Amino acid sequence: MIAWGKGSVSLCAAAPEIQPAVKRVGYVKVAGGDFGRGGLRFMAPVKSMEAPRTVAEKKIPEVSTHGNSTNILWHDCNVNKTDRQQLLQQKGCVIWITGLSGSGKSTVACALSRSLYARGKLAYVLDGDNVRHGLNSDLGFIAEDRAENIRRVGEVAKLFADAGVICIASLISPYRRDRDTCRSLLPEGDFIEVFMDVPLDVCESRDPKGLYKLARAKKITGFTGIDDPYEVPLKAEVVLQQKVGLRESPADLAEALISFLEEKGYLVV
Ligand SMILES: Nc1ncnc2c1ncn2[C@@H]1O[C@H](COP(=O)(O)OS(=O)(=O)O)[C@@H](OP(=O)(O)O)[C@H]1O
Ligand SMILES: Nc1ncnc2c1ncn2[C@@H]1O[C@H](COP(=O)(O)OP(=O)(O)O)[C@@H](O)[C@H]1O
Repeated sequence: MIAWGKGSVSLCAAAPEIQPAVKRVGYVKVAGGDFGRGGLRFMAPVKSMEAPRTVAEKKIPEVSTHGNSTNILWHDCNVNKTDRQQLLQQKGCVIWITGLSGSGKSTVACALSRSLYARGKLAYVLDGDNVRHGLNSDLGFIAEDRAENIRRVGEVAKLFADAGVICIASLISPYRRDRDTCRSLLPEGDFIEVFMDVPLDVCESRDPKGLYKLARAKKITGFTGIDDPYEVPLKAEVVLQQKVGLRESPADLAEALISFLEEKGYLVV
């Protein structure tokens, strides 16, 4: 049995029945108790979001089940998002840049980050290529892996926004459903979808990594835009176009995004 720190570690009622669950899930923390101060209790697993129960005259807060995480209880901190936004003098949000490979996602993400920095605003870029070097290095490019890639980045972006940071996620994110799922994680307005509306032939002519060439030669399969789908956004907050003859510099595109953020009040509290 786990004894974490000092003080009492107690079992709730019906201990024999919950023994297997205890072995499986370890412990849950009951509100009001801190590690080492005797506030840990073992609890029987309950179904998702059951009404609060009373055991031995004590109100037991709601525990819930998310995916394979059972008996989990949200722990609130006494410094919240509003406090952090006040500190940073900005509002946390997610700017989700989607588009084909070579459409300029990373370039505009970095230009925006730089421009915000120059204004004293804190941004952080989550770039598909970069995140795949670490957190998502176990994922490939089949649809399921792309979905998981987007899901993880969406969850991380949500944490950044909660930290008060302007989080810029730049990923191909080819599927509407995956992008919409990320949108649904954020409060209304805080997920800003930016579509890099750049035709395939322009992206292909840029081909900075030589990947289109490899995809055309069938040395890479499942390449977005060649033999894998890209679903154009239907409700993007901002569309950045790069058509032939239209020469908007990355700095111009970043300025368009800055104007959007200013207009929506994200750069003040
Ligand atoms: N099959 C295939 N399809 C598309 N892209 C490929 C593929 N294989 C490797 N790459 C490189 O991976 C980068 C895209 O990663 P993402 O995480 O943004 O992709 S996704 O959102 O999961 O679809 C992408 O980077 P960008 O060019 O910056 O978009 C490519 O360099
Ligand atoms: N606004 C732009 N105008 C002209 N070229 C651009 C622009 N934005 C990016 N590029 C160029 O296009 C290529 C792809 O840009 P990148 O940001 O890597 O795209 P992505 O991240 O979507 O793959 C790079 O060579 C970059 O210098």
